[in-house]
Amino acid sequence: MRRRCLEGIYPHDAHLQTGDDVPGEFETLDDVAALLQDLPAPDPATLAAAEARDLDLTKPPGALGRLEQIARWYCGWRGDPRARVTAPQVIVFAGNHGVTAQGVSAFPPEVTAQMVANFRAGGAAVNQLAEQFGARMDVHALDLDHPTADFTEAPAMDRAAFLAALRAGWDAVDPGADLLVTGEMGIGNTTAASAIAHALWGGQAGDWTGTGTGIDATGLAVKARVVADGARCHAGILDQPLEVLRCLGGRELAAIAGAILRARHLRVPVILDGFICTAAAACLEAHQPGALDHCIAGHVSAEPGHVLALARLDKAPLLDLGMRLGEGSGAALAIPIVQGALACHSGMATFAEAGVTGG
Ligand SMILES: O=C(O)c1ccc[n+]([C@@H]2O[C@H](COP(=O)([O-])O)[C@@H](O)[C@H]2O)c1
Ligand SMILES: Cc1cc2nc[nH]c2cc1C
Repeated sequence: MRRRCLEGIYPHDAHLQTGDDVPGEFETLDDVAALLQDLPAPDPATLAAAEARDLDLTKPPGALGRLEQIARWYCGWRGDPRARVTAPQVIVFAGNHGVTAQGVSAFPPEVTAQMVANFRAGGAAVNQLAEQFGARMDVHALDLDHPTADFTEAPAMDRAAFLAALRAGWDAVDPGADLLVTGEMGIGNTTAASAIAHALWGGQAGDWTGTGTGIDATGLAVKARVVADGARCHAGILDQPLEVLRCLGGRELAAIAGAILRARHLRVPVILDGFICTAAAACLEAHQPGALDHCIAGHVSAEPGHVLALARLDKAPLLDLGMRLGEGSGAALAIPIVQGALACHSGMATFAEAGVTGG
């Protein structure tokens, strides 16, 4: 499978990969399913070496708490028992949503393109965080002039659009990155995320529906009805997670899934962001259990469905700061936590090296 040029589909993309030697390229949705069935695992020898090293470091065993598990997990994926994070990448994918016609957001859809301009000019929150933590940041606007279809009436994306968005995400990952943050921007996309969560995990539509950018109580009731309508309209595919992503998601959510899958094949660990990012990622896990083993939850957002989604995925968030911004901001804030975990694990002296008596 060789890559196709997507420049004609996403003319604003400036960071497409151009190499022909990328492993596991895909052309069809069957190829995507095959890539999901053939996932690399962490290296067991490296995991064992990292664990042995951790037990030898100048600290009481377990004293660095979760940092120790993060370091071992990261080393296992990188195949290096003394790995460090030196090349993090933040990618923001943007898409527009037909479902905004139903009045489900506090902001108008033109804000998506305006915020893309803001990301490109360096003025958004995530720009500051990426710069602060030494991350490369890329922005991919996905066909903003063609919003997805209103998912209460039709599949959000046809198969070609879905595949193109998955590919955009796949192609956006820098093979030289050693940690990935996938962020998004899309007015209306908390409604898409709620619809996906409701489809994957059931319950009442209202359980998964929150105020997003800040809609009022009347808007929230409309939004819950829209989420329920989405499940009714697509009742025939709710047990097919990739179809759930296509029919209820959006281009930026599909791109996030494509990027997370690519990162897995490159053995690049991923920090998940908020509710939208998690809903997109959850479609991979629902299709293939274990597909998110290379992912860690950067934070739990204030959107009420997020804490429920992370519990379903058995992922404990690193941060809980009441954020609900998206654009990768919560995950970007977790970059220095992962960097700190690896700095300790890979830089500390052992008891023997430091001449410290063990317990
Ligand atoms: O990441 C989150 O959990 C999150 C929660 C609420 C809102 N957002 C952001 O707000 C936008 C979607 O909100 P809305 O109300 O238009 O659906 C979108 O650009 C997201 O990045 C993000
Ligand atoms: C201004 C604004 C910035 C955002 N960043 C991510 N989602 C957003 C939504 C709005 C409305």
